Amino acid sequence: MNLIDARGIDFSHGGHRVLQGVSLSVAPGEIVTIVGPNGSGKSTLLRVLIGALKTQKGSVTRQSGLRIGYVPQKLHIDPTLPMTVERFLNLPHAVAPDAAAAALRAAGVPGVAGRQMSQLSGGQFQRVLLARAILARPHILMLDEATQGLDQPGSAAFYRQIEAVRRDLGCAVLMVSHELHVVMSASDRVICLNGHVCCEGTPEVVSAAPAYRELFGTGTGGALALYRHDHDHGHDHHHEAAE
Ligand SMILES: Nc1ncnc2c1ncn2[C@@H]1O[C@H](COP(=O)(O)OP(=O)(O)OP(=O)(O)O)[C@@H](O)[C@H]1O
Repeated sequence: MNLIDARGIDFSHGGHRVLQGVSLSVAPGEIVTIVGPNGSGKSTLLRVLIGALKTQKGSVTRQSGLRIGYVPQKLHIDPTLPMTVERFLNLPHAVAPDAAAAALRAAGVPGVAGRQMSQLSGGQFQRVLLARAILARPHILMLDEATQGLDQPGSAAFYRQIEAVRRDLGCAVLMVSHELHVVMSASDRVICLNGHVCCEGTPEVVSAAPAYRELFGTGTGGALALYRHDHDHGHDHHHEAAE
């Protein structure tokens, strides 16, 4: 039984079609990564899956009682507003101090509870967001570009933390990332999105798939090619990794 099943999702922002015929599912405990160029609909898809956006066509089925821990792409907190980490973790619901401390430990930032949010490093801030997601005791963690702004060692460390959290909680992980070389190896399954699902499968299968190579190139150059991508991928044909 899958935690989430999405079938044939279409979504437009205004008149602009962002997702077309997207299907994906996540099973308990697996790590699934969505990769795709800027503007390919990754954040939109996550927001459809959590129910923040309503799909215009297709269906999203969540296992009944499913708890989702969501780590957003960015969260702006007014730096002039004093707010300790502990206070932040108590929004919007109060949590027991030991639950907050346990979540911070699991997220790899024990001992920051008394610090000001505005004084955390980028990596610590993301881990506090992760701690907040952990407090939901999620069946699935969803992370949207959670390592944006972190340097490469910082993001590699963050992904190792995610794997540790997955082991501890036994939850599934669905994440969006640009860092193909880092996330590919950590994922059970990779979905390459460009408005539609271009290809999907194990990291080995996807990185060898023609549609993936067309989008990202190969090797380390591939990660860079991501930022320069300007190929308007056709939506009237699907490349399947299995072909
Ligand atoms: N609230 C919105 N209103 C109008 N258009 C939007 C909105 N949010 C996103 N879009 C547009 O939808 C498209 C997909 O955006 P989305 O953020 O889902 O892509 P993404 O793959 O997550 O991109 P990135 O890698 O740059 O974060 C983009 O063209 C974007 O401009």
